Amino acid sequence: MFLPWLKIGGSGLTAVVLVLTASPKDIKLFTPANVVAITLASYAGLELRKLQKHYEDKEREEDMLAAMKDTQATEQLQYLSSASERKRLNVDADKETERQLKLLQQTAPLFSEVLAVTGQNGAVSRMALGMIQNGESLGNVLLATSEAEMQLEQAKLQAQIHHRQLELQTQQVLKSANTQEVTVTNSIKGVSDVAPQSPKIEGLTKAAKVVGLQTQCLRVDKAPSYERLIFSVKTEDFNSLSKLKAATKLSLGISEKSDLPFYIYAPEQIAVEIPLLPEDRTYYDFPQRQWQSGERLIVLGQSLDGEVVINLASEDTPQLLCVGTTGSGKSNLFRAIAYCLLMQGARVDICGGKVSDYEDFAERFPSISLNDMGKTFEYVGEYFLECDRRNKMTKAELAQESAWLLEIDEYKGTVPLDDNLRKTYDQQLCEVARRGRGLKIHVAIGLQRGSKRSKDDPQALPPDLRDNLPCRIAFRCVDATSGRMILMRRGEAVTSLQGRGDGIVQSGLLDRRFQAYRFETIP
Ligand SMILES: Nc1ncnc2c1ncn2[C@@H]1O[C@H](COP(=O)(O)OP(=O)(O)OP(=O)(O)O)[C@@H](O)[C@H]1O
Repeated sequence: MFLPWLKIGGSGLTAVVLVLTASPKDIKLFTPANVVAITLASYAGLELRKLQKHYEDKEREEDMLAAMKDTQATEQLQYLSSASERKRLNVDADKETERQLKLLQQTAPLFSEVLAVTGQNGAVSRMALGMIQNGESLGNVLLATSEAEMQLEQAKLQAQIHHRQLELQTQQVLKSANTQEVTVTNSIKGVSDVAPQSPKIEGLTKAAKVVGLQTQCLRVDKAPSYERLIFSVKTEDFNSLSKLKAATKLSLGISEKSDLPFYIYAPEQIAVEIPLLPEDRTYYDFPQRQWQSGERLIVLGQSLDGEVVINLASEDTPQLLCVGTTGSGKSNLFRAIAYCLLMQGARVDICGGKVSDYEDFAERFPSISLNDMGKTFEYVGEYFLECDRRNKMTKAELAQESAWLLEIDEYKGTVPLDDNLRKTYDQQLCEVARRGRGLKIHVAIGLQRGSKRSKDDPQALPPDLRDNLPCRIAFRCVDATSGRMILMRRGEAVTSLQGRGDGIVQSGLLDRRFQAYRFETIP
């Protein structure tokens, strides 16, 4: 900056000197000296103007830089303050979760205990608690709870109707026998209706005495794999019911690990399902029946209320999830399911499990395919594309299509270990289950045990797939966790099942214990 100032100063000074020293008398020098002085002064003026511009630019630049710095600082400040706000919110949320967990831990046993003994909806609340503890979403818990409550109400209503019918029948019998009219109440009369010498009844009565309860056996229903004892219980102390269950298990010699289904049957009546000895059980062979082409019925077996049939065309039972330990009767049921669908004209693809179980099917049914477990991925892909194809059809066109059923037994073994393949497999299978229900495309998935998908168990069933398999069938499982994962209510009951086709089916309002039909040879 020094040089411009030097130039300006030099030229200005020279101009002044020239003006002052040029004498007007010496005209020859005076005029050129003044011209040079004016030129130098103009030059100094121009330089001064340039310098002024330079300083103005510099000042503007500094202003701009200062403004930019200010904006950046404001942005950084905003960012920092929102980051600290987020952190604060996260810390608050963590604290809230921790508080809720603590509360749940403290209240869960109490909650379970209290609800178990407060009578009519103890089982429902226990189920809800079990689901919450298993990480089920609150929405699902509420749905399942309301469903279970509806069922309970229905059961109570049915029981009341049944009881009323019994009263009427007894009155009629007594009238016709010309004897004095008596009413069947929940009194000692009930005991005389059933075999008093039954060790099961004696066991339960003894257990009731031990916990200080008065009970009378009102009825015994014989199911294929268990006996259902209906007892009257009158108590103000509901705590005694859980004690009665524990005492009954002891007196009947039922191990700690097995559940003894014990539930409210009607007001002041409880039902107990006591397993039959293997030699006392009733097995049924798969029956001969007339099939209608185009229907999608699956005939499961026999229950206390008669034959149990599910319809894949129904909203509640389009896709199946079945769990059962080895020997429980899962493969037998899967054979029966394949047979039912084939007899109604469906295409059936068997993947996973023991394909050799279906050798006899291949000769009889051209629309069955038997595949190695490794091929499941390909079949899921084909079903996925078929869903796409059918999705574009009109109702009339869809009606012409035959039903498809993909059976994946031993599901775990079919899940790819490679992360990318597994992602595709999960996504496609879930889509098939979700969209297939309206497109006559069905899946039946079999598991040895129910476990949660996690990093340690990447081949377990993902929750979104499970949610899209609404019809649940459970056979005997060694631990209650599997039951709770699969069944929507009374999951513990799986440990009370006796194996060899003794099962529970649940879907929508359907909740039935049944004995599956034995499927040894194709009928
Ligand atoms: N509904 C049934 N009625 C009578 N017996 C049955 C029934 N289901 C299965 N069984 C018998 O129980 C045994 C085991 O059946 P199944 O093979 O179906 O069990 P699983 O659960 O598939 O076991 P695995 O995984 O070892 O094959 C067989 O001997 C079979 O005959």
